[in-house]
Amino acid sequence: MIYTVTFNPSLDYIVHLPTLTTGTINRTEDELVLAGGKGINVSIVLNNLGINTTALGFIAGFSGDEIVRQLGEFGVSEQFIRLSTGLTRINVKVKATSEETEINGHGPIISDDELQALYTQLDTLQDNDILVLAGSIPSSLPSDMYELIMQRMESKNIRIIVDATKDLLTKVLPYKPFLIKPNNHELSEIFGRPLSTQDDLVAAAKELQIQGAQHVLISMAGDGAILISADGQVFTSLAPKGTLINSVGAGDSMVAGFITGYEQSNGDLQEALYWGICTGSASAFSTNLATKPEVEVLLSTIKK
Ligand SMILES: Nc1ncnc2c1ncn2[C@@H]1O[C@H](COP(=O)(O)OP(=O)(O)O)[C@@H](O)[C@H]1O
Ligand SMILES: O=P(O)(O)OC[C@H]1O[C@](O)(COP(=O)(O)O)[C@@H](O)[C@@H]1O
Repeated sequence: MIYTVTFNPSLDYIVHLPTLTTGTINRTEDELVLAGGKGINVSIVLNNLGINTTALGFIAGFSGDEIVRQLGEFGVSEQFIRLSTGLTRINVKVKATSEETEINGHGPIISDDELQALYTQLDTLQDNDILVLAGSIPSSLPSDMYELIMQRMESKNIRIIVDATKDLLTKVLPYKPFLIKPNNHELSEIFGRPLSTQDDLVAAAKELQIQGAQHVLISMAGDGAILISADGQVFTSLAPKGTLINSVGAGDSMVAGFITGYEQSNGDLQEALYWGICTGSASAFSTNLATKPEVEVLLSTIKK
């Protein structure tokens, strides 16, 4: 079974407008309210690609209810823990013609008992399960949260995928995550210097592998991605061409596509990379997250 954990789900309020001007009233051209948060997006896309998952994490308030409702419509299984107070955040994504601005909330308070309830769920995972730990942690929790979970899972043969930034990511490396997926900007942020060439990015990924990461998938938005495998091979692919419509969730879609390609091909990493890229791009080229037919169209063009 594949489990995703989203500590900090969100309702994504995505608006388009020609230009964003601060200090005045802006009017939108259109608006969308979509269930989001990184693990949830991974679950939605895996479900679209025909793979069942269970979405775990914490929800609260009316925004949490709406996420549960949307997941129900998709047919995604969830076992969220409902927080006794607070509100699942509403993240604002302003898509103007020339630039994108995002405001991500810090999320509700999670109590010790509520955290314990998640641990109880995680303790039921079994050998050969896949666990996706993705996204930020509400500010009430320590930044070694993912590390604590991986420590707890250490005695089991579970492949753990981590999509997180800064300390949340670097602290899990000694626990040998199966896959990490930083984007090129997040990688530069970790190393505190610009990483502008492919050689720079590969060298940085190899540093993370020395610290324990297995496969490192570096996404580069419209420029595609680089995969540095656990045994040091480098695979690259450009992204397919298309019209950018909504890049929210492109990275999460890439993680879902990678898992799908990897599982379907019995671990062929080039195939997994193609699936990852085409699933990310299929989400970027559509209003909603990628569907299987959209991914298949892109796969047929990228492999030519
Ligand atoms: N503008 C784009 N054009 C084509 N593909 C894109 C675009 N933006 C994202 N993608 C696809 O989605 C993947 C992940 O996007 P990226 O923006 O790097 O991730 P994140 O959302 O984690 O920052 C890319 O590797 C690419 O395949
Ligand atoms: O947990 P974080 O890092 O604040 O990110 C949450 C946001 O990331 C998303 O999951 C999208 O992520 P990507 O665009 O990186 O795939 C949104 O749905 C959500 O608003």
